[in-house]
Parts: sequence; structure tokens; C-alpha cells
Amino acid sequence: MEYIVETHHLTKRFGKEIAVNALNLKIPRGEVYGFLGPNGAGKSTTLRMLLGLMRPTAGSIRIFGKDLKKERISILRNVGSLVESPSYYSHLTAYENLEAMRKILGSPKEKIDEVLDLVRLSNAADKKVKSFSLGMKQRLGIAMALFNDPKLLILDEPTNGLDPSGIIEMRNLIKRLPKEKDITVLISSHLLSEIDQVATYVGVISKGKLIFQDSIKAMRNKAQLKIRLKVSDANNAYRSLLAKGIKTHYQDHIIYLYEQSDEAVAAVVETLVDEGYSVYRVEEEHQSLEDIFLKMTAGGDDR
Ligand SMILES: Nc1ncnc2c1ncn2[C@@H]1O[C@H](COP(=O)(O)OP(=O)(O)OP(=O)(O)O)[C@@H](O)[C@H]1O
Repeated sequence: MEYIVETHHLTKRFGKEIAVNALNLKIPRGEVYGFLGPNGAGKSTTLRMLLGLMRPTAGSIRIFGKDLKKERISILRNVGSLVESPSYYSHLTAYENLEAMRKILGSPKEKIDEVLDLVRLSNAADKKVKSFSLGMKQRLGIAMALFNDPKLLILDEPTNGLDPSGIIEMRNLIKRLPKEKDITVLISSHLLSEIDQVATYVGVISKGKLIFQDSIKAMRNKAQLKIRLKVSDANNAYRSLLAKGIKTHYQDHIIYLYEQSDEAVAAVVETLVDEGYSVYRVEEEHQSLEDIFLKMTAGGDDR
């Protein structure tokens, strides 16, 4: 797999406090990588180090396969970001703001229409930015970050403070970028629901440590369905099933089934009834992604 970002034992200390603790991030090309963690977990500090805005205490960062310490300028030329509120002139229009930027960068004029179209602001191009909603301002910030055709876009909590329609437009924009522009996106959030909607890959950080990193699919697989049975004399019922070669899990007078097809559940119930046990309840227990995330990050900020 080709990794756009790879960190090795990336660490940041502030005095005695370890804000980022030996992080090994691997961000595959073409993914929307959701960097998820509660407030204060170390997300912003990590993003700042990736953008060369803060020096790591220890560890290394490779972006596009190159060492950030050695090839900082050539790497950052291909990275776009929105880590704080975007800076723009609010008395100018969106077009004029981008034109000012174009002059500095020496890009062709067509670029302005292209990025405005990409962030769906073409219709508002001639409106003054001071009349923009927060969502429109954020999108203008992303248009600016995209001006240079970056290969990596880093966004720190881009939907914070947006209204529902602003959130939806931002999500759609983020999802389009890898497909339409071959841009790998790194987006941080403290909300699992936000990451769940846009990310294809997830890194979970808690108290400075990376505690999960895999595809969103793998994370969903962890959120598996369980079938629970409440039966009479549960402990003996569990043993009878085991004696018949049916493997289940027994805990607190409840039997949990491993096999969950309709046929498998029916076979277990039949066996139990044949053996003289009463089946009181057959229930599905769904562990949501939220449950999993909360369990992973439980314990508060007591690093
Ligand atoms: N410049 C700094 N000086 C001292 N401590 C800092 C500094 N920046 C961050 N920290 C501490 O490092 C830890 C991680 O902060 P960071 O801002 O990276 O977390 P975060 O996950 O981005 O959270 P949030 O979503 O609240 O911004 C926190 O305990 C914070 O207080």
C-alpha cells in the first residue's frame, strides 16, 4: 500500500505533559482518513506537526515518502490545509479574494473558477465574504487550500459550528476530493458520527496514543450484532449445548450465540426445548460504533 503520510513514534511533550505519544500514523493514498479523538486527545498538536508548524519532541514524519525535516518546502508545496479559521478579506468578494491569492501564486486565471466550482461557490463568487454563512466561509477556506492542487488536504474539525445544511455540503465536498482530484484527505473530529459519514479509514487517538487504526469497514465489523438467549437454568443449558457441539458464550445467566443465521438460532432453540429448558427470550444486542468508540476512549483525560 502507498502511504501519503507515515509517522514513526511521533511525540510531542509540553513540559511534563505528553500531548502526543509515539504515534505511528499510516494514511493510505486516496482515502479520507478520519482522525478521531475526544477533546484534548492530541489531534491538533499532531496536525500542527504534520504541517511543520510545530516541532516534534521525538519521532519522524514522512509525507509523500519524503522526510519532513529534510524536504519541508517541497513537501508543503503539495499540502493544503485548514487548521484554523480561514483568512480572507471580508470586504472583498469570493472571486476577488481568490484573485488576490492567484496573483501571489502566479496561477492561471482559470484556476479561480475551477476551485469555486469544486467547493460549489460559483453562484456566490461576486458576493462579499462578509455576507457569507460560516459554512460558505469554510468552503472558501478550502477553495484557497485547493488552489495549489495539493495531493494532501488537512482539515481540523471542518464542520465545527456549521448548521446542518453547511455540514452536509462540507461532507459532500470532502467525499468528492479523492475521487475527482486524487487528493488524500486527513480530517480530525471529536465526533464519531462525523467521521462515520465521510471517512474510509480511521485513526482513534486517546490521551496522546493511537489506539485504533484501520478501515472504517474493519471498525464497523467490530460493532457486531450479538444474539442473546434468556433460558431457564442457563448454566446447565449452556453445558448441554456444549455437549452437543454447539459453541456459545455464557455470562451472567445469559447465553450468547456465535452463529447468527436464522437456521443456527432456530437449531439452538429447538435443542434447548428438546432438552427440557424453557426459552424466555431471544434478543438481538447491537453494539454501535459509538459504544465501541466510547469503550476505546473511556477513562477521561488523566494521562
Ligand atoms: N502550546 C501548548 N502548550 C501547552 N500544552 C499544550 C499546547 N497545545 C496543546 N497542549 C496540550 O496538549 C494536549 C493535546 O491538545 P490538542 O489541542 O492537540 O488536543 P485535540 O485533540 O486537538 O483537542 P481539541 O479538539 O480540544 O483541540 C492538551 O492537554 C493540551 O492542553
